[in-house]
Amino acid sequence: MSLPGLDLTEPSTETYYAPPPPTQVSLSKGSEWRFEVAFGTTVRVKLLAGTAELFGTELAASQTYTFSGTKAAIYTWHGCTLEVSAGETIPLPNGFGPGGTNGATRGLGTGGCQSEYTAEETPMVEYANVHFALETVRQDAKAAGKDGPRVLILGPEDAGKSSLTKILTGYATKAGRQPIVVNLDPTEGMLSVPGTLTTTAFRSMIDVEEGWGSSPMSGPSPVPVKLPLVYFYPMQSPLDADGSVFKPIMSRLALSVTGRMAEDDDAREAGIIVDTPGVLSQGKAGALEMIHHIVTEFCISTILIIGSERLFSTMVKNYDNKPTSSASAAASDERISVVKLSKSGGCVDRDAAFMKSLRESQIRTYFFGISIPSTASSALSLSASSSATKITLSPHAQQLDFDSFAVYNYVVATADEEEDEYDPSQFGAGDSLLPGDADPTPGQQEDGSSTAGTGLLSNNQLSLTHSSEIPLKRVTSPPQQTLSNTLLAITHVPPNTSPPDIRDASVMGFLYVADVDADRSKIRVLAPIGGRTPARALVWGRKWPGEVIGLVG
Ligand SMILES: Nc1ncnc2c1ncn2[C@@H]1O[C@H](COP(=O)(O)OP(=O)(O)OP(=O)(O)O)[C@@H](O)[C@H]1O
Repeated sequence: MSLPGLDLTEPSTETYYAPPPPTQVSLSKGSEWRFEVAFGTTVRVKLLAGTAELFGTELAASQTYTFSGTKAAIYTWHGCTLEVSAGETIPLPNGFGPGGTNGATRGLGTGGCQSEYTAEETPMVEYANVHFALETVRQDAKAAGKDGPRVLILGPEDAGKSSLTKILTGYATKAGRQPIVVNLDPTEGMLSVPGTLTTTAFRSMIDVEEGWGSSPMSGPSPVPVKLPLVYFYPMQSPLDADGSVFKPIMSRLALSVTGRMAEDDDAREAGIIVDTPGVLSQGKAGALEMIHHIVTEFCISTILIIGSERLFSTMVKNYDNKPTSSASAAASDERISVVKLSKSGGCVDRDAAFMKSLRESQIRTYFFGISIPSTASSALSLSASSSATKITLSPHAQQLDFDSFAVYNYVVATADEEEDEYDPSQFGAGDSLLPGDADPTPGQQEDGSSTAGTGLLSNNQLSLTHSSEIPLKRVTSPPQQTLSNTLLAITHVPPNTSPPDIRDASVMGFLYVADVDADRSKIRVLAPIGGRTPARALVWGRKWPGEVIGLVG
């Protein structure tokens, strides 16, 4: 607003902040610059001289990378100079920052980082040696026509498992390999939203700014798009429901991965890298059994343990030098090796608020694209005219008739809940869990056809569990309070499929429920693409990833 007579302009809050001039950070060889940037603020980093990498992916010279909501490290093998400057704050929908914060706090470090420092001591040489050892196995696999290394990464929360997965993947792709990366951590999505178990063959570089990169999109993208295979697991921990939901989904994923390896020589030689959630490594009941299930299903040949002596000793006792479960193990005498690795001093504990912001940011990115103006993106995007590009997506809002969809919900008690709707007696034979009917006769589909003899349970080794034991319940009317602001996964199976098949189905995409009109049985949803929502079984992410507020106004 202009003040009459004085020709002065009332300063806005943003103009109070005068960004400091860019600062240069010089790194000697073998050191790294660790930095933390809050959500809602951005920091720009440019490589001026030398070579540098972020979790195994090399930075391009003179390219400006923009980071937000990031805790990471830029490492140099030979020495480098970085230029660090403050970027703009990111306006977020409804004025709310992720995690419900109102506005962002700029840190006092260089470029507005919340924390930043240079570290001389890093475990990067150890990690690189692991990569070279895996490369040797890959070369042998190629020469002998065998499977490449199947690596399982274990360790407590925030020990650096995902960072090591990125480093090993980055180095493998740089060496021209195409490793299959598997994310078994539902708390953080890989190329998808949280609450998913995903796998993809990494043929090209990882996105430096976005971590694993965002979900596949049809618009211009700075790095080649990766198409993951996604399964929905709407619970926080693999141990929820005593692992009875996680295990079959993970087995299904493992089957897809081994199928891909059987068909694709490049993937077979490069092998698999499996990232796991920290909860499996913290001595909880059922965790060792779950680890055993993973080791067996993925025919793991190398177990890497970060930051836990206790787990290392247990794993050595259980697996070291034991034959792998691969079909060819007996012939080739392939044995499992268990290796202990140092935890990086840079690993930061991410508190619940940060993790919530991270989840919300992943979901927001899925529907709305990347809101951070990125010069790295613009250099490669089609719209070369602008100096900074946002990859903006426009989700389609639609009103759906709830009754014409089959929405399913997992009703299980999670570790941190005392009581829930879960009542095992509910899942006895003859109750209402069969899809498509509130009170069907056991073995009868809604259309009257019998499930007996369809081979669903007998032919499919992954559907051994009787459908009545699966805590998957059809939601018959839209719950006004709890359905709003949550995700629905669109599976690949028709609405009236049996519960085991719905559980084991991969996911084609997600809907965000913006509004619920329980009286009229209508819901308003956001969909990533336009057109009619396909008639498929939908699975509700009620507990996980749970409620995401402020995605739409
Ligand atoms: N060397 C480092 N310097 C700075 N930050 C780091 C470093 N290594 C890891 N981090 C950060 O520490 C945090 C935890 O690391 P990471 O996600 O790899 O751990 P994790 O074991 O996979 O955790 P979780 O079990 O919760 O998934 C991340 O934000 C990561 O970016």
